[in-house]
Amino acid sequence: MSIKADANVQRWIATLPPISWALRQAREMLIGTLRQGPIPQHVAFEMDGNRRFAKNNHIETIEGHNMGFEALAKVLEVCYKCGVKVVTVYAFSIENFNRPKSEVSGLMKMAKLKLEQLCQHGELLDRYGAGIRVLGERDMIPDDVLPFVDRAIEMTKHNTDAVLNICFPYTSRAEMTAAIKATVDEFSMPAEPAATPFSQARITETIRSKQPKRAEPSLPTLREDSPDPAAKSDVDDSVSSTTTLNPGSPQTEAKGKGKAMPFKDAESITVDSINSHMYTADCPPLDIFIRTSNVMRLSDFMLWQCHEDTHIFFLKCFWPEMDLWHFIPVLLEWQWRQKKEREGRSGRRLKTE
Ligand SMILES: CC(C)=CCC/C(C)=C/CC/C(C)=C/COP(=O)(O)OP(=O)(O)O
Repeated sequence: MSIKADANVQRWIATLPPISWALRQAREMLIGTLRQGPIPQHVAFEMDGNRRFAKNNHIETIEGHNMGFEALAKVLEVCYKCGVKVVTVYAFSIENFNRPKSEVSGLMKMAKLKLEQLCQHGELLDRYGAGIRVLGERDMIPDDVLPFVDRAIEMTKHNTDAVLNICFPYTSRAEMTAAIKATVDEFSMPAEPAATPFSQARITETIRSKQPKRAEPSLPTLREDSPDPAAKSDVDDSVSSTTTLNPGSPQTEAKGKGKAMPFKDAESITVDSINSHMYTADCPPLDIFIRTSNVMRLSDFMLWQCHEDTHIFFLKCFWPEMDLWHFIPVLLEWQWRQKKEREGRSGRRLKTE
């Protein structure tokens, strides 16, 4: 029997009332049990192996992608039911534009259809209060697909219980490049003067106001004629008029013309400054990264978001085979590791006390 016919028979059996009731009960019980433990807040899926699945099962490539979407819908339901807040999926890499034209147009057609379907009233995202975000190179999205993307975002924008990040078309390197450019832009703009009570100028002012008038100039490094205007101005201390930028940068030019403008100090760029320009800036840290199809690479996905506590799982199944039964062992393993880490931490604390 072909895989498609096989899947149809399975689906038919599962819809028989007593069977579907029993399956639903078993699933609910299992999810209820899992919810007793810690739940990852952010899970990413690299949905790999649609074409190999299609080839192995003698079906069209696009049918493999279609079955991949069905697997995605099932997995999303399990995640949201368990209490995962953010799911990020790699739906289309920038590199995927190099695939045969017919496959790219088939994937785009599928994206239009599925985006429309996903956000309908009463459908998956509506039921779990999940909002769609599309992350990636917006200007690479074909003109006929863009309205579907925008409509899906608009229709789900009031859903605030959970998030579905669809990376489309995306690569981490492109995301990081854009974030670094945005950070450079941010630090190349004259900084807003921040009248904080702790600025150097404000402190000086306060000290001076408490000293007798004739004591002046008692603070030689901060004289009125100080060559460094930042010393006079009431600006935030993270702002500097000294430069680490190349000659010709807006900062040096501003200084050269004699009207030194305070710029944010590039030395004060932190991980958070760059992170604030990532697509996932307001998402919780990535807890679990899953890639299917037995390929053990990240392939330019979530390179920034994978941090020291992200647990990476490579599964053997092809993405269209992904379901509750493949996801649960991952979740259990993660919960187990969390328990071990917590025990390790409290053991270390006890030793130091
Ligand atoms: C809402 C929305 C747009 C959903 C997207 C649905 C979906 C499952 C997209 C994945 C497409 C894709 C390129 C998968 C990778 O498998 P592959 O084709 O690289 O398979 P292979 O590794 O066997 O070649």
